[in-house]
Amino acid sequence: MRLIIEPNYEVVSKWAAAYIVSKIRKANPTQEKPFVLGLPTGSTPLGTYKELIALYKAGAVSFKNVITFNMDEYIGIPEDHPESYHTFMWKNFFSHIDIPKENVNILDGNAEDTTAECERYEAKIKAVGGIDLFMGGVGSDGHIAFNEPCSSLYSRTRDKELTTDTIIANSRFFDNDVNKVPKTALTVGVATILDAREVLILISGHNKARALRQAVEEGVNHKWTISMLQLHPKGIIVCDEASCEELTVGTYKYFLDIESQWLDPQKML
Ligand SMILES: N[C@@H]1[C@@H](O)[C@H](O)[C@@H](COP(=O)(O)O)O[C@@H]1O
Repeated sequence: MRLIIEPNYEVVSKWAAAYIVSKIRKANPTQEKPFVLGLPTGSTPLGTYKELIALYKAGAVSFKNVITFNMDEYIGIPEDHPESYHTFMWKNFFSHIDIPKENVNILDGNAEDTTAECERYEAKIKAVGGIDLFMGGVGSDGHIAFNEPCSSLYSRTRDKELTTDTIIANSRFFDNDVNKVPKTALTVGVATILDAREVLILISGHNKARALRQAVEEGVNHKWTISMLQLHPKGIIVCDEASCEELTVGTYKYFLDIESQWLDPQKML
């Protein structure tokens, strides 16, 4: 696992965006051989989306031959609800870039048969050749996508009950009213994420410090589903100083030392 430690959220976002752009460019995608990108919602990736839009506008990248798969979607709120992940993605990213609408994949949280919807999603990922790069965030309890603590580490796309902690955390988007937050969601599984050829996780802020420590310093454990990243051949975490506060000095120094020449996002462009 690589751990890229940046001074603050702004540089974390620049680093993640530059990394994604460099990967898309390197793949030189075509309609026949598109680049497949997995994407998250949440407040953490907002800065990365902003940077990606800026790089697209500057002519550094095109998303014409990029296919995306989002991690998750709430069950039971309309697709055009202001807090649906459909709305989030179009508002914060897709409507500002040149991605064709048919290249965007987001789980349908209103599907009549959610099991069939999840199977369809997994099959579609397979059909396009698998995910090249899956970007994600992490909950303060270490969940990735909506794979809450004690989710199977081999889980695939399915519906999940959200924990009270997650409902409380997400109520900030629903007028701070926990009763308005959906209680269930469709989510890719831990194994769906781990199947990607690369996984890039963004971590920022003091409230994620425990999750970062579990991810990097503790063993693989289903209570912290992020820890499964340790078993991925190409897992990267890019984090800020604030989220490092529970790491040992040794771990912190080790990663700053071995990654010292890769910390400048500009060098990847
Ligand atoms: N399903 C999402 C996750 O994908 C995200 O990583 C997490 C953290 O969100 P934030 O980045 O806002 O802290 O929130 C939700 O639970």
